[in-house]
Formats: sequence, structure tokens, C-alpha cells
Amino acid sequence: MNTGGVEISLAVAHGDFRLQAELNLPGRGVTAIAGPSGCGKTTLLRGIAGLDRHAGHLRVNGEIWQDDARGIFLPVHKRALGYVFQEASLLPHLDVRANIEYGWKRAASGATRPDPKRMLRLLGIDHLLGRRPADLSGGERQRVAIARALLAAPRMLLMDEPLAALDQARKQEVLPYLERLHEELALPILYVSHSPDEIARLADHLVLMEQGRVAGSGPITEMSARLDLPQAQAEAGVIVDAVVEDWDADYQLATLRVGANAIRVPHPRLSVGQRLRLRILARDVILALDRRDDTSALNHVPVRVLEEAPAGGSAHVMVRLDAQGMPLLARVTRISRDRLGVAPGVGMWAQFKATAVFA
Ligand SMILES: Nc1ncnc2c1ncn2[C@@H]1O[C@H](COP(=O)(O)OP(=O)(O)OP(=O)(O)O)[C@@H](O)[C@H]1O
Repeated sequence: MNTGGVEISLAVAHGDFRLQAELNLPGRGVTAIAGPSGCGKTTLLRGIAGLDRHAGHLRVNGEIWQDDARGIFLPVHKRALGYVFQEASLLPHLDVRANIEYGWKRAASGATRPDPKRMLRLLGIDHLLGRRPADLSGGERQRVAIARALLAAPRMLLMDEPLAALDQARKQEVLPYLERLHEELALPILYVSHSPDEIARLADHLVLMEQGRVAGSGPITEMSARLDLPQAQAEAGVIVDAVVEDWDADYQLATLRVGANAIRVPHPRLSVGQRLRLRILARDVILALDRRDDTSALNHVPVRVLEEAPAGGSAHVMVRLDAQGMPLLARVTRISRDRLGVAPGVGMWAQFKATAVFA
């Protein structure tokens, strides 16, 4: 029997609000949980943590945390989990070292603890051990809170908008640490976020919630190319994984391989063979009947039209395309669609500016 992964079936009612979530999530990697304000993301996380008691069952990589049918409900302190909130809840009278030791002491006996030195280095806080929380920047505080959570050897990490309280510069500072953690940790991370950019950079899997229920759940690359999901809260655009094939030092331009396509992106420094995530926004994709090299757009790929859907407002449509195996979305006006004869099965060319691709 395969017991890996996170199986969630939780239901609760708070007055008029009802949460009903059935999910099967990967047993490692980042699952982003997104959806409009009030759709139930925090309510779901609190149920998973055991902070509130919802009805249902919950299994984390083979460990049963809740099973109402068998009368099992592990209280929050018996669940090996780390919880990181918007504001780092560090103990103000203790320095960073003591705050982190507090997490270390919480690890269950017999749990495989991460190496603290490596963890501190990974989060870039090894030089801050003697400082009090008040003497840290918001980004540093959040990195200490993450280290403290991880040193308690959790079997799952819950992060509820961990970067939301930081300004843009601090967010950009913390994101690379989260990216590195994501590669290193073999545990499921549930990551609530409203930021499409954060989700594109960190998530392997995406859960979209709407009014207390799961509107969709799947690998991020597949979810980003679907037209049947509420896209309004995120700017529509595909997320694809790419490998660096070439980097031109003179033009500061990388050539990236995505399936059969070579995509060019400006970048200050990349190494051949490096893996990257790209996000290509639907509004930045232009459709044409022929390949046109007389424009400044660097990327031209042959596409086949798969389907279209309304794109918010009545002037535009969203077109889903297959670019030699790479998914692509294009947001075009209805008048352009009619003028060009965009319809399922039609072969066309898509252009997008290299700056439309975020590495
Ligand atoms: N303990 C509670 N008692 C009553 N209502 C609650 C309680 N907790 C949450 N709610 C309601 O449940 C709904 C979902 O709230 P929740 O905080 O889970 O949403 P969210 O998706 O995390 O929102 P946001 O993105 O704004 O943080 C809201 O309507 C909220 O007011």
C-alpha cells in the first residue's frame, strides 16, 4: 500500500462559512495554497496543524494525525510540524541562539534532526546568533523563525504568507533562501501565498481554493496552463521549467531549452546546464499568422491553437496554445481573434518579448 504523500479530508463550518477540502498532495516539495481573501486558506492550515478541530482525517507520509472514524486526533503538540506565520513570533528577550535552541528542544526524541550548522548557513543567519530579535531586519527575523521551525525536525512545514509582512526588497532577499531550502528538504511544505511571483518561483504543486472548497489541485506547470480555473487573483501566464543551453556574455542573453523550443532571456549571469523556472504572461504573448522576424521580439515559436475561454471583460479572450509540447497562453482581443481566424487546430506563430520571461 502506498502511504506516501499528504491525504487531507477536512470539513468545518464557522457561521455561514463552510470549508470542505479533499486533497492528495505530494509528500515532499512546496505546495502553494492560493485563492481570494476569505476562501479558507488559514482555516485549512489551522485544521492541519490541529490548532482547531475540524471533522475528517489527515495522514502525513504514512503517519495518521487525525481519523475521526477511529477516534484519532493528535493534539497540536504531538504533531511534528513547523508553523511559520506572517510575523516571526520570536521570543523577544532571548537572542537568536536561544530562540533557535528553543526549536531544537521541541524535536521529538528519536527524530532525525537537521544539522544546525548547515541549517544556519543555509538560511544565512550564522552571523546573527548573539542578536536579539529587535536588532534584526524583518527578513532576518523571518529566516530565524524558519530555522527554529526546521530544527524541531518537523514532518511537515506550514507557512502562512511568510513574506507578506516584508517590503519588496526584503522579500527578494528572503526568496533565494526559500528556494535553496526547497531543494534541500525532504518534507512537504504547505505555503499560503497571494503572490503569483512567489508561487511561480517556489511551488511544485498548486492548490487553488474558492469559497471554502478546492477549485483545482495539481502540478504547478499543468495548473498554470489551465483555462477552467479562476485566474482572476493571479495574472494568467504559464510556468515552465527550462535548462540553460547557452549564455552570451556580450549581450547578457541566455538561451534556454524548454522542450523543442529555444527561448532567449536577458540575464546577468547563468551557467550552462542550470535549471530555471520561467513565467510567460498571457498578456505578453502576441499571435501572428506567419513568423515575423522584423520586430524587436526575441522569441518566436510555432503554436497550435487548443481552445479559448473568456478572459475577464468582453473585449478579450484567453487562448490556450501548444508550442511544440510547451504550453502557452495568449490574451488577445476578440477583434484580433476574428481577424486572424484563431480557432482550435489552427497553426500560428507566437511572439513574446524576452523581458516577458522571469528567470
Ligand atoms: N474562528 C472563526 N470563527 C468564525 N469565522 C471564522 C473563524 N475563522 C475563520 N472564519 C471565517 O472563515 C472564512 C475563511 O477565513 P480564512 O482566514 O481561512 O481565509 P483566508 O483564505 O486565509 O483569507 P486571507 O487570505 O484573507 O488570509 C472567513 O470568512 C472568516 O471570517
